[in-house]
Amino acid sequence: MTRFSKMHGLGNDFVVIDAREAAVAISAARAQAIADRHAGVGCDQLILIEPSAVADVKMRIFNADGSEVEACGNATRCIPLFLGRNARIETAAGLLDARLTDDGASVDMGTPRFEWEAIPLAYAMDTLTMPVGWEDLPAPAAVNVGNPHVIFFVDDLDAVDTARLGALIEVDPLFPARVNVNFAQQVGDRHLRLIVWERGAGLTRACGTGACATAVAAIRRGLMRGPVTVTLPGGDLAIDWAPGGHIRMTGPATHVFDGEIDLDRL
Ligand SMILES: N[C@@H](CCC[C@H](N)C(=O)O)C(=O)O
Repeated sequence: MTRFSKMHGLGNDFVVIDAREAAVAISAARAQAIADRHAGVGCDQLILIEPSAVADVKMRIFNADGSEVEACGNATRCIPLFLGRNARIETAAGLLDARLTDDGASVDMGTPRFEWEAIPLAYAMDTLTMPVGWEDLPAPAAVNVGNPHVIFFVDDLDAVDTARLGALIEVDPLFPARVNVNFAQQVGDRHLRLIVWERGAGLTRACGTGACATAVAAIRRGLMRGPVTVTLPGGDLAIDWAPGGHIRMTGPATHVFDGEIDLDRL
């Protein structure tokens, strides 16, 4: 039997498996089976904690569809709670420092990258064929915070069919590695509402990296200055960033229960 913890950050939920003492083999099919909300434990992401030669732990992230990805902001806040102490975490996106707060953690998420902004820019300049189904959306911003995000700033978030457009845009040929799709509305001087269609998981109650990417895009467009409150369906995250600097994300993390699973019977 394999022990796991069920955790979440603002309702973005995780099955966390500690593989520091004994290796746990995770294939795409096994990750999918664990994430299945009917036949498995159920989660948006499976998180595997492994030993690290360069940090306190290494974190591997598998989306509910089984794809292994580089970054997960909400899970990064859960790790210090899981360990019971501040931690330096090795990820495929780099080393992240996470420190415990009263209700969760505060994480240095590193520096954003903008090198593939050329893609949406080309779209904005009409140098590409308008992708089918995107007609009603404004030109997006693109920000990589370890994983890839596109961000659409809209006037009325409630009027956007986030499920239809998110599913369409995630797999648009513009994004060969697929993409996380963020729909944001500015609701104050330093306040955004955000709904995220996550690559490999669909609509989630919260996406930490999506909140980081969206706040960065809003600051870069001159819409606001940090710190920014990002209100997601699951609650609020505080994101601070200034051009040239590191992103700091602060918000809750929750341990729900522990369990055991027979991985061979999934
Ligand atoms: N929920 C996460 C993001 C998880 C990975 C993402 N779906 C991807 O494929 O890049 C977060 O809190 O950041």
